[in-house]
Amino acid sequence: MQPIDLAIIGGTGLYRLAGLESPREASLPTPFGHASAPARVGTLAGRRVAFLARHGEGHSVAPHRINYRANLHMLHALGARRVLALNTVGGITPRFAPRALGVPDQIIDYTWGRESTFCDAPGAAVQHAEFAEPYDADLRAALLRAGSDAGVELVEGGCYAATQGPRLETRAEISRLRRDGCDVVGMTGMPEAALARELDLAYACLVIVANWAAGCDPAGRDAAPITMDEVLGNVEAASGLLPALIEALMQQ
Ligand SMILES: CSC[C@H]1O[C@H](OP(=O)(O)O)[C@H](O)[C@@H]1O
Ligand code: HPA
Repeated sequence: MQPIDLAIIGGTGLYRLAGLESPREASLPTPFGHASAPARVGTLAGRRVAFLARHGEGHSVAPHRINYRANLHMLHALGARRVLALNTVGGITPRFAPRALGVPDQIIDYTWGRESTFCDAPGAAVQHAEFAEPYDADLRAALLRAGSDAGVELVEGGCYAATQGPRLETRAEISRLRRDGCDVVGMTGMPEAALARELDLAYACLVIVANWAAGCDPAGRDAAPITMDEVLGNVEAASGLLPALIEALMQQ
């Protein structure tokens, strides 16, 4: 198996990777079932890169139904050892305004009932993965360097709140997340990050802010409700910067 230099997991609004040359479909069965989609493996800046659409290529899988174990197991089996997760989020604190890109360094997990460990596999040893720093320090640093090399502004640090979804949050829920110290909110950051750690994958997250989380818009109670048009429009606008950023990452 030829190694993969980087696997990228795309989220809402990101179902293909711009700039990936000669992509070929690659799919493997896993002991945990099927991944959301086949991976697309190609080259980018001369390096081997795989791309996987977390929700499926037609966004048919809701966040609480994603088979996170199969997605990560398949990428690992295909030869990936580094994973960059792209996560669309709502911004809670002022640094994370719509269209900002950021590299968080912490997570709080509010999800429930998801398959969140590989230890449940028959015969698997119990593992207590070390997770004080949930993201890989080297991959985060490389991403931040890529941002400065490519002239792409990245918000450094911050805490990602992983909520259950698929509904959006109430204002009271977001106030609680803010009090807990969260900066952005999404529905897919966990158990993905913890499963990656169990597989010893170097995993980091790039957030794309799509909207102000409920009640965080400076327009206050006059703010318009969050719509998918707003979310997808902001993801499309912000993701115009991704090809340059990822190319700079692959050139390191
Ligand atoms: C209002 S869109 C919510 C949807 O978008 C995010 O997906 P992803 O993290 O895969 O980019 C969020 O987690 C929800 O799944
Ligand atoms: O406001 C949000 N909340 C949760 N997940 C999200 N993904 C994009 N925006 C949001």
